[in-house]
Amino acid sequence: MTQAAPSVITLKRATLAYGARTLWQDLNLDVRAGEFLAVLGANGSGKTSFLKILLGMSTLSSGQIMLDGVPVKRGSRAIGYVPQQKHFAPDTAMRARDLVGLGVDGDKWGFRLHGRAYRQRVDELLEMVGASSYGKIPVGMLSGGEQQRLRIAQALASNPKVLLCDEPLLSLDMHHQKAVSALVAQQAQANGTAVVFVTHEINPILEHVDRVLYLAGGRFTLGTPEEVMRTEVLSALYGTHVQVLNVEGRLVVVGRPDTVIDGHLSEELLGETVHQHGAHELGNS
Ligand SMILES: Nc1ncnc2c1ncn2[C@@H]1O[C@H](COP(=O)(O)OP(=O)(O)OP(=O)(O)O)[C@@H](O)[C@H]1O
Repeated sequence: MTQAAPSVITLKRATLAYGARTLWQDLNLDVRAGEFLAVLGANGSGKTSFLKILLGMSTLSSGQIMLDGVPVKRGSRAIGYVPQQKHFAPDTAMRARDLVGLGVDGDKWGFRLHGRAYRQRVDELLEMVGASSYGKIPVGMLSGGEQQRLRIAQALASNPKVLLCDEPLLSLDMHHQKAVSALVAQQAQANGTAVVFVTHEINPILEHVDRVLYLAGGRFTLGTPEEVMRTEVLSALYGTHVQVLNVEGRLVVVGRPDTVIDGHLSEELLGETVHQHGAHELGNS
């Protein structure tokens, strides 16, 4: 990703609140073509809500969001979406290539690829994600990692400008986590796709990440992994002392007050400051 790349996602003073509860406020962010943005944070910090805003499924409480220079619209073909990893039931009969084909088919303007062109596009997508050898196998018989490659192929079918991934590594083993992350990063670089990657665990994607948006307790921090994944920065964000350890190249955050009480972060653990102040922001948003 180069600094000169055009901005694909633009948020200006974006705030999302549900009732009295603010998930994040005054978020200014430009995600550029080819950029890989990781969205990290505790349970309930607003990661999925952030994706829903980008998908046009929810609206901001205040502020602006633009996708490729125009307001976000639901169902945009400019967005590819990889949902949370869920295994297909073992008896799911749909073939792998037909699952990918759903992405090729689904043009909202009614344009359809037929016959040979359709088959060629599906073949191309299967090859892109290294799934050619199991295209004709029912998805229910495939491993979690194989299924996830297909979901990525499906999301890439429309050559999207933005790829949104919601915890795509859950329940994958480390080998498959690495493979799926590399695939997404390669797509960002090869096609200039802006990637927004929601995850609990930064380590499998650390080598690919350009910037981190870290959400906690109604606030956020934005910057490169080196800027954000630091003891003093995350302690300021959480409003209590946490420690970022580097254990043989893996980053471990110790002492996070991630306790969730009735769906809300414990204010006792977080301290009062969390809900009162605006964002503490780093980096070049
Ligand atoms: N439509 C809604 N109305 C009211 N509250 C909501 C709504 N959607 C989400 N919330 C609340 O906002 C908070 C953030 O939810 P969200 O799903 O974005 O968190 P998350 O960071 O993705 O969490 P997890 O890591 O557990 O998936 C939660 O407390 C949730 O209950």
